[in-house]
Amino acid sequence: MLNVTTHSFTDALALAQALADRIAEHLRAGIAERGAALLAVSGGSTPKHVFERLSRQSLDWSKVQVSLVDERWVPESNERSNARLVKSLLLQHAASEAQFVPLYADTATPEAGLAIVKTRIAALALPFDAVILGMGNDGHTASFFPAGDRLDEALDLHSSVRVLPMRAHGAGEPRITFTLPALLQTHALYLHIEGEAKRDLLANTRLGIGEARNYPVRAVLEQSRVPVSVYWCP
Ligand SMILES: O=C1O[C@H](COP(=O)(O)O)[C@@H](O)[C@H](O)[C@H]1O
Repeated sequence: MLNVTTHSFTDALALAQALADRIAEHLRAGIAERGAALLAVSGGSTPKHVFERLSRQSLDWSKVQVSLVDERWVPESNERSNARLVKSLLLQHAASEAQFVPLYADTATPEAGLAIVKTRIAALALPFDAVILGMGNDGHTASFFPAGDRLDEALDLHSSVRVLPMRAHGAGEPRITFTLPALLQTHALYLHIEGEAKRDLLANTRLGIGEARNYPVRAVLEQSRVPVSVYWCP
């Protein structure tokens, strides 16, 4: 896996500042080259400090679109909403000028809302300037869950589908996710993980220990389209 570079930091704040600085550089480059920039971020608990630091970066946020790599199919009033996290921590301060492109629609299921979300996502001018992935303790990334009902479709590098619903036992609620080939349409790809357990899981995954299908993050590490920068701290 020559495609993977790991950057280790002493603590979460040092990591957050370094990653926020890198992402801001990508966004500024996109704005300088094309007059606009596109960022996809993860939800969950790990990105909080990064969002806080990124929200204060000096750049023309009015030219930036921010979306999520995946979303839990819950409204923003729900504490598990990834959109809620992004709005409360990232789209603040300087970054309050950015345009948010949500993956959730107010329908009972992701299948019912898929057409609405697809229309929104089709309007995005890919490639992304940067994509920040996270990883769960079960080896999922985005909503590529072990035994996810549409995992094979989501990881199919020959597919032109950008978003898919996903259901999995360990997911908590139905999901919607960008597919892997869509997320690999990016100038820069980051995998942000924290803690010994995730570091060890990633190391085992890179060694090929365990069934690939049970550790979907392996599909990100093994692809050769985009180099992966892993940002880690204890
Ligand atoms: O459910 C999700 O989990 C992963 C990992 O979350 P964390 O709480 O372990 O940081 C996250 O990357 C993903 O976006 C989210 O939907």
